[in-house]
Amino acid sequence: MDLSDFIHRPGASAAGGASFRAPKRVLIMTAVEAERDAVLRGLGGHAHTGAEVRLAGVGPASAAAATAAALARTGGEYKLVISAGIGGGFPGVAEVGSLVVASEIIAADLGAEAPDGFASVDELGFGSARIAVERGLAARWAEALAAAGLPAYCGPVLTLSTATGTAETAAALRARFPGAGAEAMEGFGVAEAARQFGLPALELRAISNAVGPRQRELWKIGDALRALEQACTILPEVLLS
Ligand SMILES: O=C(O)c1cccc(C(=O)CC[C@H]2O[C@@H](n3cnc4c(=O)[nH]cnc43)[C@H](O)[C@@H]2O)c1
Repeated sequence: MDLSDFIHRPGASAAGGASFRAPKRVLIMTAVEAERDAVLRGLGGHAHTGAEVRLAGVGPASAAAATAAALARTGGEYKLVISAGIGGGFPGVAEVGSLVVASEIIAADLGAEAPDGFASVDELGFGSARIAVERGLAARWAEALAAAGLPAYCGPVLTLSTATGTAETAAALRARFPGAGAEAMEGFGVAEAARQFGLPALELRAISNAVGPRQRELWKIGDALRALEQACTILPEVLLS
């Protein structure tokens, strides 16, 4: 895949010579407006990346529907889909204020509970709870973040319909998904819509809180939104690399 294809050069034209490229765009989905605004501040507007930032709503169902609707409306214009926003970080792996770029997007609660444990849809034979990301691009984004002095981890990001609120659930998730960096509520929905349109996906989470006992008063949303903004300032150069 030629990643420079993601870059939209609005000034380029056929008359400008062989470097002409038709606009090809990146769709970035955030759950809420505060996240969308942070992404837009980081990108400094749309023009130089061709990125479009849209609201997904909260949760995987809304995210999948909103992403699919956006992709259907534009008839093949997008070449990459990114789920971006704040998220919970697994302590010791991704601390508050740091960034997690997904190496894989996993629907952690998609399956069946049983007395002897959890069975994923993969084990049940109903498809897969895991979606691969554009791996090289994810690794390069994490490397570029670290090079810019931003703490960043590249590892699995979990999608859950219910945010974790107890130490027991956090421990169970760690055991089922070793190396998981973060959890959030939209990534799998965004990525599943992208997959059904034949498009690669990425997920970026800026950590606002620890995965574990719910303590909403400790969430550092401002810090996470600033980290999200900084991560998006680097995105254009990552797409070009
Ligand atoms: O109150 C605010 O100002 C505010 C600003 C930006 C975002 C929010 C949200 O509450 C967004 C909800 C969104 O956050 C993700 N999230 C964050 N932490 C977790 C978590 O520990 N487990 C699961 N999801 C988390 C999630 O993707 C939600 O959609 C508020």
